Amino acid sequence: MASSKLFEGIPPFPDDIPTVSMNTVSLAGLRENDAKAAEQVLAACKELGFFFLDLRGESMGDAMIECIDQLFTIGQEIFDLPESVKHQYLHDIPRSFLGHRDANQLLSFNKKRFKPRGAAKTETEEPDRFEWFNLGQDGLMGNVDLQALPEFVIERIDYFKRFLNYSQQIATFINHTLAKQLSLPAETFAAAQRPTELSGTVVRFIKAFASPDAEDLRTSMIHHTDFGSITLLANVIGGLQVLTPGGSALDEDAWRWVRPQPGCLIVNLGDAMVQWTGGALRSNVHRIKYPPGEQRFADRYSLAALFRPERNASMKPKMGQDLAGVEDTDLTAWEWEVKKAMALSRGEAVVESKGGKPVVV
Ligand SMILES: O=C(O)CCC(=O)C(=O)O
Ligand SMILES: [Fe+2]
Repeated sequence: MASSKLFEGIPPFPDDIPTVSMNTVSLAGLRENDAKAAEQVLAACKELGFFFLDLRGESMGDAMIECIDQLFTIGQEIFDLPESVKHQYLHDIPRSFLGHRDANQLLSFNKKRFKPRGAAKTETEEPDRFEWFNLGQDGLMGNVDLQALPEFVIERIDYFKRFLNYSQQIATFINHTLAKQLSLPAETFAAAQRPTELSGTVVRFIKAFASPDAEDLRTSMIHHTDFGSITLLANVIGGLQVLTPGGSALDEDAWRWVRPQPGCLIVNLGDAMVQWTGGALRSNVHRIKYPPGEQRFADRYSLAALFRPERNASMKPKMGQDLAGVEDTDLTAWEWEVKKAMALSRGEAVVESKGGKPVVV
């Protein structure tokens, strides 16, 4: 994530709250095909579906840290744009999910940019407490025309392109490592996520609002698993929580805080990796609560690259002989995502961690 610079001058993350224990893998190790790093990635992706990736001391990693530092400033300024400007570029999930049950409408939500605070609900049916701003990979790569964006963003678009480029390289290392560790051809996962092909991949900024009052001590972003393949996340202030494997989302004791680490990205797998591996890899439920301790008085910003399979990729598992019980093997990624989005919008989908089964090679 960001350099230690951004961690200076913020209130401390408390020492007396339950945190999740996560493997830390170094980007240098991953890049050099270090056997121990590769084993750690596989173990983390099977057991928890989350790990820290330490970018420090690796040339691309150090350049990415600098880029993230700059984007954290830019991201704050984007959320500070006048409401009248942000309203010209609204994200319309609720209307497209609930109003038009039309696949094109659903897909188009990735092309939309600002989600205002309160547009969705938390588990208590109360309004959420965050805004987000999404930029699609397709526009940044030139696969389609760049979406209409505020002038302020256009002027800084190269920062987003650089962040996306670094993120793509890292996702490719992880995809290669996982495939090889699972005794599959190295390109197995990467070949279904080529950045030059249309997909729902986005760069996302999130602003979760400060929680100064007692009534704010509740969920900011509802618990979920990510739809896609790999998510890279940069956090400075706490607030992210991971559900303990085997725990229930309704049990507050089953949640563990993630302590953000300077120079480290948080990596987590999404549902597509579970589907492709017949359940061997894990996508774990997580949510944004409120920043813990004294941190709750600050607005919390995060930056993510959320990778999705290319639209036409097959969602048939790429390993495991027994497809009995695996659903949607005949769908393309796009059909699969639309189906999942519809089920979620109708309240039919159960949000639960998936995968982490014993590997059948
Ligand atoms: O901001 C965070 O820490 C988590 C965001 C997240 O889970 C998401 O955007 O899917
Ligand atoms: Fe997420």
